[in-house]
Amino acid sequence: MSEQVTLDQPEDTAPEPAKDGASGAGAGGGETLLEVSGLQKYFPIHGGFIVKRRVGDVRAVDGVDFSIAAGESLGMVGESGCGKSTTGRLVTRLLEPTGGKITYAGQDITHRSRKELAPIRSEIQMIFQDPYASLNPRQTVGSIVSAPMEINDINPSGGREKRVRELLEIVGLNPEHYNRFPHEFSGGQRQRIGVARALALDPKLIVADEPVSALDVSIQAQVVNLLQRVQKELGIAFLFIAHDLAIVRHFSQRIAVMYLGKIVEIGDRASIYERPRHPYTHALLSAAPEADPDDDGRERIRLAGDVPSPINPPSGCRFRTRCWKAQDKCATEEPPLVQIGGNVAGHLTACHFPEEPTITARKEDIVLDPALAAIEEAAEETP
Ligand SMILES: Nc1ncnc2c1ncn2[C@@H]1O[C@H](COP(=O)(O)OP(=O)(O)OP(=O)(O)O)[C@@H](O)[C@H]1O
Repeated sequence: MSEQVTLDQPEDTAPEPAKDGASGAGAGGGETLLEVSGLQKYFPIHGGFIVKRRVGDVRAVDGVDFSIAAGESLGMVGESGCGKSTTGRLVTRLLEPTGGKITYAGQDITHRSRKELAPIRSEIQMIFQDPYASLNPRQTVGSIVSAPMEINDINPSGGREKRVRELLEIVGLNPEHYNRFPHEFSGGQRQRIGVARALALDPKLIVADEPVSALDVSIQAQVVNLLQRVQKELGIAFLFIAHDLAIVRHFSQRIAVMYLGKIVEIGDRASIYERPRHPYTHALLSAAPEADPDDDGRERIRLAGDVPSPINPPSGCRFRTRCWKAQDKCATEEPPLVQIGGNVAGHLTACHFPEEPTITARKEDIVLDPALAAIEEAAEETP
């Protein structure tokens, strides 16, 4: 999808990764802005016709630890349904956590009420995936972008309209389009309106949930470059959620890889892309468009089969049912997310049998799904 995307070269001007992973997930070198520990979100499942009772839970997020330094961008990747969006919504407190702790700028905000959150509401903003659904079609761009100022009763010097015009200019839109409606803009322009709205209150942290995946490939790079500029020039920290590793690579100083409600690997960009240790990270990287086995000799791993149900996740390591390295221990002992031998400080991996820290080729393809392997074998045998 993203092979046509050309992005500005990533500059390493942002905070360096931490030299220790003491917090359990590695932190950016700067002052910690957001700290998440043991975060859980279980969605109850109710059954029964007459008397509704709780029959189980969707364990969307199941014990997640990470932190984000001021001005740093943490990328969060993983297949659909692994809990990325839920994590983003927990951080912005659009959802109430089931367990764990969220600390923002030194304050515990885990269970704060709407009213109690008011003082920091403006500092944490969200950019949504769908620029069509997230903008009210009946409002002008001016009222959409100024709404956060109105809701929070903020009156910038020079007035709200002047500020909105400035914001439109920052995101690359014509300030004269203040009175236009969303349908008069293209998808990329609408996402720029979403970015302008998120910037209206001078946020310190933006959670961007798949901000470009609904856009045309040709437009994706422009919006990513805009976000990158915003992050660098305005010093805003980002939790950048995407399934596309190529996009995250250019945007994030650190990357967290999620699988079935858990972080399985986290580290600085170079560690994750050049020295990944978790088999799942290897699989995701090999599936990325950049990983052309003919070009760079990378292994090709077909991550076949679906992610198991988060209602009843596999025991021990959750990836074991799709992992080519799984052994008995993986079913009985959950591997902790720690700095394993060979990893640099801050690069943490949750695996009993990690891969070599390399992305060079294996001798043969790995097929993760035994059923698929059997089908392929049968096909080969059939003349
Ligand atoms: N309100 C809800 N009620 C019940 N289950 C939910 C709810 N929201 C999310 N889930 C479930 O939680 C799990 C994680 O969903 P989530 O949207 O966080 O994943 P994701 O990694 O962001 O995937 P995607 O990229 O498809 O959005 C999924 O199994 C999803 O079906």
